[in-house]
Amino acid sequence: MSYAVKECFLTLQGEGCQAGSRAVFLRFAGCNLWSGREQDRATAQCRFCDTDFVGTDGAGGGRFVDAAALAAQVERLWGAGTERRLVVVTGGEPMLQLDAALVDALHGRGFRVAAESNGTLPAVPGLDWLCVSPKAGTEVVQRSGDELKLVWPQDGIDPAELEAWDFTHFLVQPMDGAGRAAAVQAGIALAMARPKWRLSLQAHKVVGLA
Ligand SMILES: C[S@@+](CC[C@H](N)C(=O)[O-])C[C@H]1O[C@@H](n2cnc3c(N)ncnc32)[C@H](O)[C@@H]1O
Ligand SMILES: Nc1nc2[nH]cc(C(=O)O)c2c(=O)[nH]1
Ligand code: SF4
Ligand SMILES: [Mg+2]
Repeated sequence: MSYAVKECFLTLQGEGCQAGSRAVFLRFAGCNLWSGREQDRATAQCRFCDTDFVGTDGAGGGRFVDAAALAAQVERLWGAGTERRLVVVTGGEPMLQLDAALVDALHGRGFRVAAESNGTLPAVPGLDWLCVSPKAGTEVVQRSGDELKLVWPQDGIDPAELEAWDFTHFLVQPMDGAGRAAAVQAGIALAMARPKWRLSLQAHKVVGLA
């Protein structure tokens, strides 16, 4: 299978339990909850997205003919070392494209494979780390994984109900955008009220990393 990649770059993971870790980010083009066009945002299923995932024109992006070609791109961006190789597969929605062949090819080059998903599609087997971030009004079928990352506040989501899902870590991440200051206070309030939840700040935005 070929892959449509928006961008691929080396940075530090900014979010969740692995924040601060060196990682290659592999951002697939396309999402099932929003077209990515601003004129469609108000009517999309997910309306707060902070990411451009349209097309294949970003740094390190393009169309890759097969899993081997894309894994080679990830390895090239990581560079020489073989220690603690980590790739974070995101998007857009990665489960539209991420498949066993690509997971195997990345494993073959010594990478731990992490993914960030909205949970509306089943996760591909074999991941080393799965982050699911539920969106209000959508049917989340992937209710197990390593971390559940709730962008907050979101009308129509009850954190108490999410606590029954099968995740090791529960993160609350303030929604970036016009209401960011209030969202940070709401995130703090949730983590203070419910000890299962930890605050995830988007550290890459604070320090100016991609
Ligand atoms: C751009 S999404 C791509 C992966 C996948 N589509 C998803 O939604 O999980 C990556 C992460 O950014 C989060 N995110 C998107 N927009 C955000 C915003 N405005 N503020 C905080 N987090 C946001 C998502 O919830 C998700 O955890
Ligand atoms: N540094 C950095 N960390 C991230 N963690 C999740 C991201 C994403 O867009 O999926 C992201 C991102 O875009 N950049
Ligand atoms: S599901 Fe993820 S990629 Fe899709 S619009 Fe929402 S935050 Fe953006
Ligand atoms: Mg991002």
